[in-house]
Amino acid sequence: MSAAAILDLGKIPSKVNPELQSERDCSSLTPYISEITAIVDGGRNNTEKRRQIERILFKDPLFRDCAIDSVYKPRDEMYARGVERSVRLFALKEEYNWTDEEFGIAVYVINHQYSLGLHTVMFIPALERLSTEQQKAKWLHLARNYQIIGTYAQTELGHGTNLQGLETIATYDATTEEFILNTPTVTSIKWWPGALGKSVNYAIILATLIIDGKKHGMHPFLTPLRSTEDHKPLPGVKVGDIGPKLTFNTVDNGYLILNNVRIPRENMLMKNAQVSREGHFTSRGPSKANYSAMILVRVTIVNWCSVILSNSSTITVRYSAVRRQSTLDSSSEKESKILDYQTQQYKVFPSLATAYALFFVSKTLKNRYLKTYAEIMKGNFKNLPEIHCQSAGMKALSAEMTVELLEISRQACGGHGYLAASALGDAVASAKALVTVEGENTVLYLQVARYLMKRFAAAVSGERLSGSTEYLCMDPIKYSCPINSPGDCMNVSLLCQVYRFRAYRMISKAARMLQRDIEGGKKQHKAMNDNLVQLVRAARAHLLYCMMVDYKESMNQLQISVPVSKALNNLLVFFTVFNIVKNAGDFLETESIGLPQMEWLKETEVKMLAEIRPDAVSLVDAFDIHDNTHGSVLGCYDGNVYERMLKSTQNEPLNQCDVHYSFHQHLKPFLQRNNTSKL
Ligand SMILES: CCCCCCCCCCC/C=C/C(=O)SCCNC(=O)CCNC(=O)[C@H](O)C(C)(C)COP(=O)(O)OP(=O)(O)OC[C@H]1O[C@@H](n2cnc3c(N)ncnc32)[C@H](O)[C@@H]1OP(=O)(O)O
Ligand SMILES: Cc1cc2nc3c(=O)[nH]c(=O)nc-3n(C[C@H](O)[C@H](O)[C@H](O)COP(=O)(O)OP(=O)(O)OC[C@H]3O[C@@H](n4cnc5c(N)ncnc54)[C@H](O)[C@@H]3O)c2cc1C
Repeated sequence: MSAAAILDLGKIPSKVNPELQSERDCSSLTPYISEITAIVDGGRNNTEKRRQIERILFKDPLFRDCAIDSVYKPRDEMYARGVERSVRLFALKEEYNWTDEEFGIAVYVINHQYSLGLHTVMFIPALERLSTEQQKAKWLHLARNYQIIGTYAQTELGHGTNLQGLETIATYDATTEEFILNTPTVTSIKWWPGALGKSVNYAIILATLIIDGKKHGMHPFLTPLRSTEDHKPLPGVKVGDIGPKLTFNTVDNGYLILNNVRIPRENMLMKNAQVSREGHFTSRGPSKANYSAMILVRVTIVNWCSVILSNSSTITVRYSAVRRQSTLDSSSEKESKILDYQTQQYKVFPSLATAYALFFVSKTLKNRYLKTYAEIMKGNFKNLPEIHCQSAGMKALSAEMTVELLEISRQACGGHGYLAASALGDAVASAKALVTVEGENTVLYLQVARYLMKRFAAAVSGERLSGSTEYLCMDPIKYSCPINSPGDCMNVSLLCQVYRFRAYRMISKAARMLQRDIEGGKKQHKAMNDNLVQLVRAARAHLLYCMMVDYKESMNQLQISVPVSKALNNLLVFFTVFNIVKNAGDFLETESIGLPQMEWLKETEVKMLAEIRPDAVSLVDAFDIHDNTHGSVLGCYDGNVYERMLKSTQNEPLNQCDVHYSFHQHLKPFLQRNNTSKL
């Protein structure tokens, strides 16, 4: 770049950075990128549809800088802009007649930077799942047409995890045929629901139902909170924002205090349980049927994780192909690309491989969920425990992986990864929320462990199992490690057997430890608590095995060209081997593999880094993520990293004048205190 151009901070070269261009020129995968993009989008038509949505959104300045502009704005403005974006997004949905799926694409395109997400993510799905047909006819179109805006208000100050412990109460008054809602204690105050603070006028409030002094468990109550005339809180309602968070500050997560708020009997969402005019309580289906909206969101989070990692690996791979630092070969005149260092590949490729893995895994999980949901809608709850276990567990495992890998990606960009303009810091902080929302990860792993203990006991008593736990019927004596040569480490089917045995061993160990403690005289709850750590380990091992199987089988179903198959298979092998090496202790301790196999696997792992290297840029290009979506100066398609960094300094409010007012107010009087102006 010339000195003159350096002074013109607004200039971004019109050409792609030759460093990135050479990557694209040299990758044999480049001609096949659109084939992979079509897989990720679910077909070439969908790719075109997404690009059309991008064109619509990004011709509007309101959305163009959405991924990054919040950095420079005070909270108040961020919220206002988030509401403006929400309203524009809803209007565009109507204008272009977008389906729910297309609306979902639009939300991805703007990287979730809007305020009223809870209305779509939870309020409408909860209405669909918890209402009777009559209630749906009354409320759903109002919500879908944005005549009412709502949220899902379950968590309280004192309880998020333990739903039996929720203290908000809905007491039935048969004389007026109303429920009276109260948050009678400090700990019962609703706390966290998205868009509650300032935006919504309705909420589905999860409260303990009381009739004639008797408790009937947690139920959903559709409750108006603000006037539809002037948006003021209705009588008995106190509501506000809970304050700034690590990220998501466009969203007004709120608190809610209810003091004798009366709602008509018809506003209890009665699909799963009914209260008659006279106050007679009946229920149908399992007691946890009211937890169903959470299952859907957990399934969705697995897909979000894949999207987050696609964004971050786009940034880190492109940046690593542009950045040069030190040199591998002292005779070379040029410094080396950091992407050529094996250690850099080891930081960057796990994210890339996991982005693809979670894409395939989330697709399978979604299909499994839709199948089970259809059965449940017909009154068949047989597969509910299995889908609860799968959705809760996959949410926990993918959120855990995502946070870990994202932070490594951020570090892989060195100092520049610490700049807000890299967008990686915000991505890490946002992903951290996914570990907690929709069920705290440890708690969800323990739900999986509870299911596994039951299934293991059933297997031991001779029951034939199906679904994800079918393998618990295995005879461990018959296992011998299937990896007999270094070449076997590339065989994912063999590696899946290794994962399966490790899971079996860890589950049986947890079961044995529990049994030992109970037989030793410990009470059930004490025995459980004394083994929670092993139970979580067992759950993780099971989920990782399930993930491998779903990934492998999903890949097997693809009809793809040879180069694409080779590139995607490299990622599959790397992901499978990487997660064994990462958990080496468990695999060795359970004797799923021996020391020689571990040596071979470690060699295979680094060999795969070299296999992936030539196609790394093509593999992230294939995600086809718009520069405005990831919003990172480091990760744009043209690779003009340094020019974009310089340009981004123009957005900094401190740079709007040469001499800041604080100089006159503070620094100047201080410097001149001894009359040094003559120096
Ligand atoms: C690209 C960037 C994207 C970023 C975008 C970010 C946007 C963020 C939006 C986030 C929105 C967040 C919303 C929320 O967080 S809403 C609140 C969510 N809250 C929770 O998830 C609460 C977690 N707690 C629970 O789910 C349960 O309390 C728990 C499972 C922990 C235990 O339940 P309970 O207290 O009732 O325990 P029990 O021991 O009595 O019951 C256990 C039995 O119940 C079965 N069970 C549990 N849950 C379910 C379910 N959902 N479906 C079916 N069955 C369930 C369980 O299997 C046990 O059965 P058994 O008794 O037969 O063993
Ligand atoms: C960004 C964000 C958005 C949210 N949006 C909403 C929303 O829209 N609506 C809504 O209702 N809620 C919302 N929530 C709340 C969220 O669902 C809860 O925070 C979550 O369910 C965890 O509950 P908790 O905060 O009570 O954590 P806690 O349960 O208090 O967890 C604290 C610690 O205790 C441990 N722990 C708790 N119980 C057990 C147990 N039984 N066994 C072992 N360990 C245990 C956990 O593992 C954790 O380490 C949101 C939260 C966040 C961060």
